[in-house]
Amino acid sequence: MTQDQLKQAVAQAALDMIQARLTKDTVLGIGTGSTANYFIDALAQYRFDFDGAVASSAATEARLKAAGIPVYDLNGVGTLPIYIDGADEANPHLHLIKGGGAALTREKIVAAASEEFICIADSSKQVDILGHFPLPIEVVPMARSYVARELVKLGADPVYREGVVTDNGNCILDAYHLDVLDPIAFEQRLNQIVGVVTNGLFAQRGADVLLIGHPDGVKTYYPAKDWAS
Ligand SMILES: O=C[C@H](O)[C@H](O)[C@H](O)COP(=O)(O)O
Repeated sequence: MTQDQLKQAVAQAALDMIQARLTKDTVLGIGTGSTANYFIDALAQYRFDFDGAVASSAATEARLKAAGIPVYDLNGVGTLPIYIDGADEANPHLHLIKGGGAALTREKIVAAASEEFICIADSSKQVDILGHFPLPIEVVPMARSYVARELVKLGADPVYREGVVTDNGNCILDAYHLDVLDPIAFEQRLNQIVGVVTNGLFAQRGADVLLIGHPDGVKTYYPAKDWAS
């Protein structure tokens, strides 16, 4: 199977997992990226079975609307029952790296406002230690150089993502060459750097369920010490 076929399979598995929970009042949180896009495509056929969705990016909002799914402002709805999104890396504790598509800030907000975070990804995203994928950090533009110097002090090798402006008008630094041994502590440490808007570690609020598309089928994981448990 190709990586796209794995993403499509895991998106369908997520839909199968939540379909029975959809009611006319349900507002879902929907993430950003190619895997989330497959989920939106699959969800479209059930658009009359739930109320609508909160989008984690302008791109997702446009895709939801094109699929005929009403999009709500997060400020106008209460706690969301379910958030569904992809990831760039996941460890066995279901701590994640996200933000490869620069949507990390709104994703983290919608995840925080949701009761359950179902993460969907293909098997290339499974790692034991986070950090092989460069960690995205959204930064207020005037703080870019300062934040980069602070990241170097923490052992990272930051690279400015040229030409990218987030939905919030900020820029992205990608922190290379990290072994994130304590994701919760490192997420907190990065948040203390003045000028950092959001970092792409989703550890304090990681996923509750991880669906992984493997060539031999979709596997379901809950937070654990290692992939075997
Ligand atoms: O900013 C983008 C998001 O965090 C995505 O969820 C992440 O990059 C995974 O994207 P994809 O499903 O395209 O691999």
